[in-house]
Amino acid sequence: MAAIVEVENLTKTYKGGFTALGGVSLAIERGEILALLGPNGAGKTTLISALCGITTPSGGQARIGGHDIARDWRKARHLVGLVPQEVALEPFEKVINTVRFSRGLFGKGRDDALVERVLRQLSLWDKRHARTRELSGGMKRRVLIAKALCHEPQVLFLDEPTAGVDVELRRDMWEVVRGLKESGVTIILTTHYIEEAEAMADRVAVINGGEILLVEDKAALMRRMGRKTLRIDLACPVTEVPEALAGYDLERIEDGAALLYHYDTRGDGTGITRLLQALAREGLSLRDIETRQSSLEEIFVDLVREGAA
Ligand SMILES: Nc1ncnc2c1ncn2[C@@H]1O[C@H](COP(=O)(O)OP(=O)(O)OP(=O)(O)O)[C@@H](O)[C@H]1O
Repeated sequence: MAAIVEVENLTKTYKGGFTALGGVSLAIERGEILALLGPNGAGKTTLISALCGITTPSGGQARIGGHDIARDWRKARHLVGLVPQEVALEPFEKVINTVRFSRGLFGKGRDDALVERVLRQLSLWDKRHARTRELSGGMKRRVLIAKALCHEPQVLFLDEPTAGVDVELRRDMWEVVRGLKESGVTIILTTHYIEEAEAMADRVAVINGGEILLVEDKAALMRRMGRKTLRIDLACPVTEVPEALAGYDLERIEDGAALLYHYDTRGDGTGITRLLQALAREGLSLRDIETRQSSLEEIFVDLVREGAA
């Protein structure tokens, strides 16, 4: 089955001559959540804006649901919903009207049942008669999502959906996004919160300097790139790592109450057995041991650093 979003060698050079996208190619499958990660200025918003018809690309091609975003822009635009980074709402308008109005902008007739379903899905039904200026920041963001959904798009672009939102609300938002995926919407989100990508994405694309560094299944990426850390809690703290253990590159933490050992799961052996034997030989008793997989954040930082090198 063809991907719902197909991007081929898309470029964007802004008027001043700055190239924000240097030839991006990407295929997004129907029904997936793709997280687009990248540092500030990487080109995430430019890419999304180009796909949503807000910015005109300088070169390359893209199709949404098979419709070329340049030649067939109207059909392509109907298939996408965009939740912009900045919250811009008519302050005195009631929630329900602002959502209805957005549907009208796409030339679609009034559909109260649909608007009700969308508002309920976003837990905004009780607030439907509130003026948007009376809402909390998290609610305003949900109104933006409702506006983006009310013309029944198949692809939803969320540009930093939880920027500046507190941890609890962020988790609520993740639930909302998962619910949208279950209802069949394909989701592309940009985020600076890597734990957000870790929690939600099926695949992760990393962009830096207008180039896609990789696109990969999140779980596979974490398995492939991930390193593990063994945390060793000692029965008695050590003031320094014993000389005999120097070859293990151990990190002493919490005033010597614990040691960290980083190892690569891709290698032949982890070295854990030898390390534990060496600890015993040194007379160090262990209180507890624990392993931890490196996070997507660590992988991301490594990738962007390598890409910039
Ligand atoms: N209208 C414009 N004119 C000129 N340069 C622009 C314009 N819009 C964006 N840029 C530049 O293009 C680059 C990419 O910007 P973009 O907003 O796409 O990045 P981003 O990855 O979304 O960043 P952030 O995470 O900070 O939102 C930046 O260097 C930015 O300054």
